[in-house]
Amino acid sequence: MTPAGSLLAAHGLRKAYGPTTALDDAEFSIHPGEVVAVMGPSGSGKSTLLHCLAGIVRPDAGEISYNGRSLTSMTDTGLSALRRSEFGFVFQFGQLVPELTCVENVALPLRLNGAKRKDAERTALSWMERLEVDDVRAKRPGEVSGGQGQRVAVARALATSPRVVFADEPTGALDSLNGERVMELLTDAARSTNAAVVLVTHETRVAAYSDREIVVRDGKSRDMERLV
Ligand SMILES: Nc1ncnc2c1ncn2[C@@H]1O[C@H](COP(=O)(O)OP(=O)(O)OP(=O)(O)O)[C@@H](O)[C@H]1O
Repeated sequence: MTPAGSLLAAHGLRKAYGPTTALDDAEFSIHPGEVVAVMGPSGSGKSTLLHCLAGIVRPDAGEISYNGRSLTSMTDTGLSALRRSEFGFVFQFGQLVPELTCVENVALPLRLNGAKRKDAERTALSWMERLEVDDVRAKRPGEVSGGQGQRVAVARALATSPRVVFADEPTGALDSLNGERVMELLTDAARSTNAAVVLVTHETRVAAYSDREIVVRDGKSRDMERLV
């Protein structure tokens, strides 16, 4: 059931939290280098879908395949290794480590993957230059603006050269100018490295940066192209 050439695909996903159905027969697929926006009203299941696709939440039923492997039958250890090496994450509030400088934050996933400090910080800095935040390298997250912090978070997500970047409302806490700049930099960087981006947003202005839109309603997801 995996669409031909897709990197990450889900079929028949169901997830309930007690009496609340978050996902109800959701479908998803994304190709390498593709940016897909997951849209829909509040509470429709967008974040739950992203968390299942990223191997953070296990669905109650359904199948998820990543690069020919079944995510749903992987152990927790396998999933966390996969997340560390192949996936990058950007959340609404950057979630940077407050005690570390910005460059140390960007270098952190590389260090966790075994890179030496100097090498990790060199790579981190080159990503910070690309995201136009190298000037805040020595500052701590509490000392930078929201837009700068979010760009540092994008640099951190891309530093390990992930094959999929999961972005959950990455511009939700930013004004529209800063939000557009973050989206521009995120999608340019992802396209240049052929990383796929799963972008959860409820803003059409943000979804405009995607190649394709999927709408989630009451836990069911549908490709926009098939709706119109
Ligand atoms: N950990 C949880 N425990 C209980 N219920 C949850 C949990 N996570 C999500 N839900 C419920 O599942 C449904 C889908 O939530 P989800 O966060 O996926 O929606 P969303 O579309 O991302 O919403 P929003 O746009 O407001 O962030 C909602 O009814 C929510 O209250």
